[in-house]
Amino acid sequence: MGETGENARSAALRLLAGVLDERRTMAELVAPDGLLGALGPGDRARAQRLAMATLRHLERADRVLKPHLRKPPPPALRHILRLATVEILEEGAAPHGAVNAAVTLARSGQRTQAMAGLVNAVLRNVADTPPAEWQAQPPQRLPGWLRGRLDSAWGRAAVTGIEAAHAAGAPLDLTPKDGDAAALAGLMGAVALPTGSVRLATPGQVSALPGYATGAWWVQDAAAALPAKILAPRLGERVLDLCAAPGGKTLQLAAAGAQVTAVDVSAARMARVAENLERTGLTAELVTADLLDWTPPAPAQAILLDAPCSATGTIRRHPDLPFAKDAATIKPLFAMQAQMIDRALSMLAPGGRLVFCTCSLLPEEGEVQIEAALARHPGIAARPPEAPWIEPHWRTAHGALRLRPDFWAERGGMDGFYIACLVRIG
Ligand SMILES: C[S@@+](CC[C@H](N)C(=O)[O-])C[C@H]1O[C@@H](n2cnc3c(N)ncnc32)[C@H](O)[C@@H]1O
Repeated sequence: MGETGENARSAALRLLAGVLDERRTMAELVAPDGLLGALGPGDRARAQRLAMATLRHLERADRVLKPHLRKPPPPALRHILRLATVEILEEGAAPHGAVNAAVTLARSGQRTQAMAGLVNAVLRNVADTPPAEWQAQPPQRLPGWLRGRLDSAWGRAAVTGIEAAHAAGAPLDLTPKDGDAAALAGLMGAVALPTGSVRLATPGQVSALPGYATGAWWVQDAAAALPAKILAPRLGERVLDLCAAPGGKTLQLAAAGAQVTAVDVSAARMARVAENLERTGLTAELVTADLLDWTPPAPAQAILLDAPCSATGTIRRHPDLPFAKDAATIKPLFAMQAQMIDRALSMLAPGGRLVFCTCSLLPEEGEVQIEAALARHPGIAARPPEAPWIEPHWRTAHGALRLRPDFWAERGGMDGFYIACLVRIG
């Protein structure tokens, strides 16, 4: 594997420790000023992939390691063993190389150098694990705080399905700029989904895919593409895209011919919206502002509010989230979402529509928010989304959509989302 492999592995180890010991998210750790700063693009990608795979299968790795350890190893050693176990049994790395690399990693760490022999012995045993035994390991469970909430909301069978979806990871979904999913799927040898996204089973490097440079598509989970489709802007219609960055939905609205004003509080994230617009040749007005303080020049007929949330619907893409967040870290978001809904409704013209969405699996960030908003605002009503691709079991009792990672299991799943459409009567 050479120098490159060693660099990527030790970076993956730092990422694992950052998530598991310091409870930081992968997004924070891989930021430009973060842990991977000195690595080249190949090593960065490999380090992230390895760390993500290890987090996705952590419990399974621990179960395989347990019989080979007399006592629980200290965290630094445990992470080396977990990383190599997942590399060998899940990623299919050659055992000899992965074991040697783990021994080298142990030797280079102050707290682990005395245990390099143990690493060697344990991993040689791990490498003998029959593939069927690894495959038969149940998927990683969600942490208790989240599992309990999802169990009460959606039931045990759903939780089992969601955990299986998390273990399977996520395919790469693209949104075609011209809306022609069949043509793009044909070009890529991919699948056109009924909702208009294009799904690639074996993604590879995104920037090397045909059409990237010309901005013919952008990466966006199939479920994440639905709120803008439900808002369905008319040609030339003025649309407010609130909480817009990094801009997946802005691009959809602009590509549909709307006159979009995209608002986001983060200047750094807004810079990504600008980059995405430039690559795709689309236009939107960009406003960097806190939407709770900002007022549009005139009330709008169409508003999309993609509020900040726990992102618990995206765990299959971000397996670090259950380790980095907990109930206390996400609770303050609930009140903020309610404030944002009220603020967005204050910008809505009579007869106008607001699509509210979150990439969350928690009713507190979806069903509960909209039920409470309808009670607070007598002039507002729910309008059930209508589209030929909406499956009956996606609909909630209040006429919204509840999407879960265990839906479309035969197609490769979807991110979890809640999507509701509200209208101002009159
Ligand atoms: C779920 S993300 C939006 C994703 C985006 N709509 C897309 O499709 O690419 C939530 C966004 O809300 C922004 N945000 C958080 N608080 C905000 C506020 N008070 N005002 C405006 N934007 C805010 C964050 O910066 C973040 O970019």
